[in-house]
Amino acid sequence: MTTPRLFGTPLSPSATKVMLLGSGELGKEVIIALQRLGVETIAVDRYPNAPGHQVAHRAHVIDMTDGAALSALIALEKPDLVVPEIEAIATETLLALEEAGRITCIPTARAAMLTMNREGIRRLAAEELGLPTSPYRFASSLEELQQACAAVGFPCVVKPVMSSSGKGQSKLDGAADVPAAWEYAASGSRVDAGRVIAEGFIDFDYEITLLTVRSVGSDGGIETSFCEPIGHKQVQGDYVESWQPHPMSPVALERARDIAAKVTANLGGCGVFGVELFVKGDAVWFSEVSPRPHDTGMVTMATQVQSEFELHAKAVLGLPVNVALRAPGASAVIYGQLEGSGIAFEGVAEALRVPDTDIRLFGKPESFARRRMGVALATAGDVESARERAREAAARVRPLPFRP
Ligand SMILES: Nc1ncnc2c1ncn2[C@@H]1O[C@H](COP(=O)(O)OP(=O)(O)OP(=O)(O)O)[C@@H](O)[C@H]1O
Ligand SMILES: NCC(=O)N[C@@H]1O[C@H](COP(=O)([O-])[O-])[C@@H](O)[C@H]1O
Ligand SMILES: [Mg+2]
Repeated sequence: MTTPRLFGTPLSPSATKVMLLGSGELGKEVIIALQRLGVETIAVDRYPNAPGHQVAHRAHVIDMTDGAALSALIALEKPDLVVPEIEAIATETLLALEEAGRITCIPTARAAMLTMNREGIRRLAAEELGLPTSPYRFASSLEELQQACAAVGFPCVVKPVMSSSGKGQSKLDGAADVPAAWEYAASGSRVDAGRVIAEGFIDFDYEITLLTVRSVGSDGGIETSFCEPIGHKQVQGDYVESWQPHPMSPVALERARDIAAKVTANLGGCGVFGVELFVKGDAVWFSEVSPRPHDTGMVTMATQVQSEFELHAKAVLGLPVNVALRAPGASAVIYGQLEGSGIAFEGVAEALRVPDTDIRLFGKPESFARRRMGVALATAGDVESARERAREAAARVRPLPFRP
């Protein structure tokens, strides 16, 4: 892996250039962190005026699943680093460009490729690395899905192999639910509508994201650091609240770190990884991993000395990182709640009157009921109080149609 040693001046021949593939709320914050280090930033997304487009030096709109379009844009911009921010990218193109020595992909093109498809990362984790996971089967037709669900048992969870934020995901209580789950998965898949995973339902006590950072240490070798565990609540497969730190037994924490260390070491490269784990007592199951900052990790903008976005920016540039917690805190999602473009938000001032809170409005040009449009952040002496504050602040922000 090569990381730029020299830091140049943006918009000049010496610039250190970083291209984000995907420029939603997570990419926007990575871009801001990179800009603070004097990096020239190029934001790419599938639609104009994405959150990251609004803060980068340059913005491009392309179909990132189109390998030829992606390759042409990379040839035009010649970034020092290519940073995938979403899963749905022509990762085989990234792999070919990386193998040809034409790009450095964060953390690696192979990591982007394996995690884009649930089949890639699940087979790696369970079958190659021997990590504990839910029982699972893959299916490419309704008949295969019926067999897959019977094999893993009910209740189970069915998801498209390529989707995120719970899109196309459903929980099944019995064989009668299989046809609807198959239809729903096909509609929610971002890329390949033909393949799904059936996972046995894990009756966990709680679930966490263990943000794991691979960065260059003082001896030039790769160091692995762990943030405090982030607890979260999911509704319909999408995160609605997160908090940090989430208490864990010493045994469960050690197992969680061991799983995270193994999977991130295999994926390689430098940067932040969001390792998703289910925990029951001292038992820990690997669920999935994002080779990039994680939505539940937005809480670190309030809780950590360096947010997950600063950590990612620093780690990918080969700089040292600090994963220390500053204060217990929480995040609560602000959904669009209505359909429309160019919507407005009232109640922001009231929200910020909740003690020790802050707000991010992402600036997404289109709203829909379940689109994440913003997040409320809070700190407090303990996580429970922080959760109450974040929920209250989020509830005070009311999306409404704009009428001039
Ligand atoms: N096998 C399972 N057993 C129990 N709960 C599950 C299982 N799989 C998923 N879930 C629940 O659904 C949530 C979303 O699942 P998953 O992370 O696989 O979806 P996703 O679409 O990749 O979401 P994201 O992109 O936000 O991470 C999990 O965080 C968990 O709450
Ligand atoms: N769980 C993954 C995740 O949260 N990804 C974040 O959501 C954006 C897409 O939002 P959109 O669907 O509203 O365009 C992505 O660009 C990324 O920032
Ligand atoms: Mg997930």
